[in-house]
Amino acid sequence: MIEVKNLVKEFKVGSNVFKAVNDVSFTVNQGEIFGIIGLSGAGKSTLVRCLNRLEEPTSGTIKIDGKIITSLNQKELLEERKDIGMIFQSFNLFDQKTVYKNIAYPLELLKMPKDKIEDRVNELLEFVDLMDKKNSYPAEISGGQKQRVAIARAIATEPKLLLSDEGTSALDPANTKQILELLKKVVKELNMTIVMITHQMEVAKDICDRIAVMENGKIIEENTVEELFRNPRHKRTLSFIENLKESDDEFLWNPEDFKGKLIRITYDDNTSKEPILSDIVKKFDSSINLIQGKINKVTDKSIGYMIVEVIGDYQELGRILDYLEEKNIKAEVL
Ligand SMILES: Nc1ncnc2c1ncn2[C@@H]1O[C@H](COP(=O)(O)OP(=O)(O)OP(=O)(O)O)[C@@H](O)[C@H]1O
Repeated sequence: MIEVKNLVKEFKVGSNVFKAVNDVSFTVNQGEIFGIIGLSGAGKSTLVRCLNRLEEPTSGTIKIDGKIITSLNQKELLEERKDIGMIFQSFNLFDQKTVYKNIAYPLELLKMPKDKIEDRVNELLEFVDLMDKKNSYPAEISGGQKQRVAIARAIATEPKLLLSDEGTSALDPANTKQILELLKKVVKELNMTIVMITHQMEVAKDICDRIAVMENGKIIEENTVEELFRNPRHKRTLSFIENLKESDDEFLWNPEDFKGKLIRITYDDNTSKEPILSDIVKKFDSSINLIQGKINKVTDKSIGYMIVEVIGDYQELGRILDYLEEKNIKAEVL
């Protein structure tokens, strides 16, 4: 669906040139929710705004649904933008227009007949569950409702791609959840593809199929959500994941304080259903103490870890680690 190759966006800052996006390449498949996560200033907004050329890329190519976006002239670009919807952190609604008029706006631009516009807006109001707010003004509705209006407006012309620039960042957790559910519905029922940027891993893990981690203008790691959680390769990725576990005190454990050895076992949807601990107790001459465990629900899968104390001799510990490796279960001695 999307193919980005060697994308660069430079800004002139005084006499210097600053690369906000620095040689970025990635692909997004049709029907996927692709997340780009990074700290403030990582280059996420610039990257996503390059996709519909709200920012003009300095070099590189962007292909969306077979069209080379980076080669289009202004007229072709305006035409193509009808296929790319966008939502923003600040909703960007017209304050002087009602909810109905906000959603109708892109259809009016297309010069759609009035009765057709009315049918379509009513359909969209049903879809985002806001029929009762049809005649309200943005100032009269909540943040979550504003974003639902913005989503209805963004998908009004039936684009193939929806870009979300921190679409849930201004919302409280309950409204965030509602908007994420709505975005999932957009993909499932309307067969759309979503590229979303966020600085919140709790948002990305709930909704994305794949995540790219961005830092200093570069994509430093990219993977499926499950694999990213199971096996984060970069320190920044790890810190995003660790921030999710704020309530965890995993790292307060000092392995030196234990008689045996502490092992951290990471498990996924398949292995979490296996009786790993009882297997080890049965097969090996060691005692096992469960110290701590946690399961993160990542999209519809369970990814988790447990920390166990193994009391036995070194050779037996080695055999246990070999056994876990054989079963494809990631284990490390702390
Ligand atoms: N028009 C511009 N002129 C100069 N520098 C810019 C411009 N736009 C963005 N930048 C710089 O590019 C870098 C990336 O900005 P960008 O907004 O893409 O980051 P971000 O990851 O989206 O962060 P945030 O979440 O804070 O928006 C920042 O250092 C920013 O200051």
